[in-house]
Amino acid sequence: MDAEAAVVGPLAEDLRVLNELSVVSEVDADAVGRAREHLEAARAILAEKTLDGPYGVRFTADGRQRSWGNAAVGLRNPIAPPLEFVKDDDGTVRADYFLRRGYEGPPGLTHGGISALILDQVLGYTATVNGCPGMTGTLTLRYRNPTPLGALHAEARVDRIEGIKAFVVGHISDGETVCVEAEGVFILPRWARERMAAEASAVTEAPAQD
Ligand SMILES: CCCCCCCC(=O)SCCNC(=O)CCNC(=O)[C@H](O)C(C)(C)COP(=O)(O)OP(=O)(O)OC[C@H]1O[C@@H](n2cnc3c(N)ncnc32)[C@H](O)[C@@H]1OP(=O)(O)O
Repeated sequence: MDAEAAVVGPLAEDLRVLNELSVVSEVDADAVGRAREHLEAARAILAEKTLDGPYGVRFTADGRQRSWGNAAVGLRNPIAPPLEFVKDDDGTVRADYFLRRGYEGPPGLTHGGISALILDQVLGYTATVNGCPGMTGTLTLRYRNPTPLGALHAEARVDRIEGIKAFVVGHISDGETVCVEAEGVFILPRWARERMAAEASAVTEAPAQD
């Protein structure tokens, strides 16, 4: 982990714990007030210097991509569980992750929209690392069984690639039972296709160098 990650990663992790405590803490009103005074002090320090817009995608000195603001995988983002992916030799992508009690939807269970967030990211990443990057065109979910909170597993594989479209399938399980199944169509957008075509044509038309 680089030096910046070692600083901001633990901040996001602290905020994940605070998110859960906001839901489950049973301290009295006086204690909540005292906690808020500390949070206000922290807020003031962090707000001293901020970006003007979203975090976006940045790159490390050695060219690796940093999506640290991403709501599913972002190292800096306390909303992200976060997910960390492992890609198998056959292209399958897997992630073991942990959902705290702040991700609750139905009592005691994971919110269905959170499962959608996770599957969108897992399937989209699978399309990208299998050579067909794109934005989610359609994501279809089947909630087969209730999804618990806590330790969960997601995985996905490319079903087929048709030109600019990747058809990806995947699921979330609690380690034993499949809870949510997903199918996604990921499409390289027209603007990206046009930019790539323009760049290819510029290379073709460039005069030969000695
Ligand atoms: C590592 C990264 C992981 C990322 C994971 C997270 C992914 C996300 O959350 S992305 C955010 C959510 N998605 C979006 O915001 C996308 C918004 N939509 C768009 O940008 C566009 O509508 C987009 C890109 C889907 C398609 O636009 P465009 O490229 O102009 O489509 P167009 O040229 O009309 O059609 C191309 C093909 O796709 C098909 N298509 C178009 N839209 C869709 C759709 N929504 N669903 C399925 N197929 C579609 C068309 O039928 C056409 O197929 P064919 O070539 O066989 O005729």
